[in-house]
Amino acid sequence: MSTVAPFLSHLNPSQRRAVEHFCGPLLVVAGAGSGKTRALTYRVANLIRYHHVDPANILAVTFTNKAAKEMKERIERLFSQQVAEDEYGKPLSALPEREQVQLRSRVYKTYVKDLWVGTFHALCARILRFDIDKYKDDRGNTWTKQFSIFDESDAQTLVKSIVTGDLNLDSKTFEPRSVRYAISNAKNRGLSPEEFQQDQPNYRGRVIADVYGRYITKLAENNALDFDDLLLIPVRLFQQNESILGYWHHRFRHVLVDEYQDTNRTQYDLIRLLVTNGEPARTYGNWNQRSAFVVGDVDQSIYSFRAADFTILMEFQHDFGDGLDDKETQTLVKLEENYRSTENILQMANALIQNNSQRIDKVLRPTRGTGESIICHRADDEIAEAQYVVGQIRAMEQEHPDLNWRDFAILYRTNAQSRAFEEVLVQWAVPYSVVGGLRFYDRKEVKDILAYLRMVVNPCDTVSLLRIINTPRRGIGKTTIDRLVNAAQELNLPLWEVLVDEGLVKTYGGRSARGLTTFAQQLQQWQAVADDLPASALVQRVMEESGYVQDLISQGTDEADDRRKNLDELRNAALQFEDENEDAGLLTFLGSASLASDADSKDDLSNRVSLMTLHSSKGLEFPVVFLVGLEQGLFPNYRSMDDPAALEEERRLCYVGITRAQEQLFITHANARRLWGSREPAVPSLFLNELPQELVLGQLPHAGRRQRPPAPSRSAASSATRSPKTRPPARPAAPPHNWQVGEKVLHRAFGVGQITHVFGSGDKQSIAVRFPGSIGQKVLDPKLAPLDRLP
Ligand SMILES: Nc1ncnc2c1ncn2[C@@H]1O[C@H](COP(=O)(O)OP(=O)(O)OP(=O)(O)O)[C@@H](O)[C@H]1O
Ligand SMILES: [Mg+2]
Repeated sequence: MSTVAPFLSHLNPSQRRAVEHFCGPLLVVAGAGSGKTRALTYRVANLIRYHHVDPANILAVTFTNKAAKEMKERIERLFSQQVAEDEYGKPLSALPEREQVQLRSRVYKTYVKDLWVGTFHALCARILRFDIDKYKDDRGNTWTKQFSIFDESDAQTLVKSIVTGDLNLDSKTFEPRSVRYAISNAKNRGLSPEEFQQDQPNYRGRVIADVYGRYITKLAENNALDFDDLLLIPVRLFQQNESILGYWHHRFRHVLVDEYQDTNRTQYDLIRLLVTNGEPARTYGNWNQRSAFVVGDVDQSIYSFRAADFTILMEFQHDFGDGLDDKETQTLVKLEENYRSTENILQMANALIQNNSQRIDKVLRPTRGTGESIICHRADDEIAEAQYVVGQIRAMEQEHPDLNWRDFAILYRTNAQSRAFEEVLVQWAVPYSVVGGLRFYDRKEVKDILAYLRMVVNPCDTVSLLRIINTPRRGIGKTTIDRLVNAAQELNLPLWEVLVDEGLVKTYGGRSARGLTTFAQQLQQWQAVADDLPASALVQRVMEESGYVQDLISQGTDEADDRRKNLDELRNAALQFEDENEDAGLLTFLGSASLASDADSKDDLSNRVSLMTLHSSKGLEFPVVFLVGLEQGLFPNYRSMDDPAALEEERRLCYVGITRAQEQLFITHANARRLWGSREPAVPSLFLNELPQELVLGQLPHAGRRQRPPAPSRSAASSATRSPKTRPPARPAAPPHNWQVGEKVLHRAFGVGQITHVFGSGDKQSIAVRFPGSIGQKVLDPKLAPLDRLP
């Protein structure tokens, strides 16, 4: 191309090389915040706009559904700008509003609609909606296109019904969650129940193998797949059926994958099959008009517990580049500039990750100023830690007009840590959302209505049927249900078939026979109209006609009221889904509800502080980040402490956390913590020891040593005004400071305040400080209060 496309001017030369890459394999490796995701997005746009690739020929795999949505929006914006410039010779914003809307909708239809962008799970589910009816597993099980997707709790329900129902075992000994975990592991290792059983020396293992076999059969009987199947079945189907693989291979000429370091073997197999049409790695060289483009960072590989394997990334050039003459240079782009974080934050991240042995050293140059020092704070316990963090957030939000609640993130190692923060946030009325807490779609009432809807499209889904058969209560007791389930088993029919047979219902339904028939008829009515109604209308009808909403109204409690609001929200979600998707039938809506992931709930529109685990924070960025709970056993997690490889993964997780911060990073730890029930003294994380003191405001502790309570010294205050570079690591005792009215101070719990009065003098001085909001004015002894002076 002779001229640079205007939108490519937003990229540096290496990014541009990656974006302009057309055919063949390309690996982009680079550190955090170097614009990998940006390059991937721009490349999709470039393929369509400048290489005239049909959007339907592009498959882009993102890490979350939210990232997928953002990518589509970004591409639509990029194109709308471009088209406005090309056709009208002016920027989009200069057009009248109506024309803007029309242009954007045209752009969406032409360039965005047919793109396949999404997570591995979402994309696989889509492929299976086309082709699952051509698949048969090695036990002869088959599925139809109306399959249900069982989330973890559905899968555990099924396991539990096998353990306690079919096998009559104790669910304490065979805890459904751990049995399900073992099954999932076996599945992902490609083991059939029989193969799995051969490995098991003891009784427990053999029972799990038995449950595993029954679990597969039951899933198929329910016409359902679990999350593992969503990935495994397409791979098996492609291996089984050349012509189906050929179709998808032909269709997806350009395959792009973000966060490639976190792919596992199954996902790798899928990509490989699609790209090479199943030809052996070493002979594949047919790159005519097609590409495989992956981006990643080995230092951010944090999912080995889900079988992700970063050697897959390291082998990319070998695996995909073999048909090329000069694969070393043709297949690799490195990005070396970081656009996200200040220099201090970046240096901090680099210093930490240097301690890992399993890595390839790389360059990451800052492009932004030095920035603020990193603030390290030690609190007495988890409540004091939360008070400090929330105090800082409140103070900064008040102080800086350009900082909003959404600009702050609190990142922790384990979900349990959110509780203390939530309490303090509620107390101080700071809006927040816990990303990856109970998902919207996991709430009871939402799951209930979704179960109705699943029965509408997939009547074999007995797990859903049992969930709603007596919800709301319609007088169908447990004994009746057990009788019906047994009858279904004996007759070898799905439970639904029994329900729609009036004779069977009369025989087995006892006194509930009428209620059962009415219930079945109602479901049949919805089934009859399901194809003709939009998802939102069905949601509405089901909510009302099932009596579910009426039941909540008659309960009249606040809780019931909340549940009703959630159901309204479910209808809104369906409406929004219809707005955003061409193919917005009930089936696709249900699929998207099952696959909504943790990080998707971080909604940009809501102005809230984000709380999330470090795992959920991948790929995101925030102006101000609080990395909390840096204590041995917590972070690094106790399970990793005797395992060098696991410890390196924890360190990568810490690297991910640090590199989420754009402007300011806080790191906190506590002297004692109540976690998992008991209050224990805490030892500072060894990671703290690996951070350079000269970048930090506040004394870093020495790892492995228990801390004394924080000394109420004023020396930290005086050092706060010095530049980080010149500050000596050990601080001499400072002379007492003469406090002045009007001076600003930073209090560890209350945040930034201003001195309004000074009482007494010398050693006997005390001060009154006004803190923002409801904290108000406090009189403090500056010798004891944890105060820092601010410039
Ligand atoms: N050439 C550039 N000029 C200016 N800003 C850029 C450039 N490239 C990327 N950015 C910005 O830098 C930030 C980080 O980019 P991006 O999220 O794409 O990085 P990443 O490498 O994917 O990070 P991570 O490893 O955390 O996923 C974003 O805010 C992005 O808009
Ligand atoms: Mg990224």
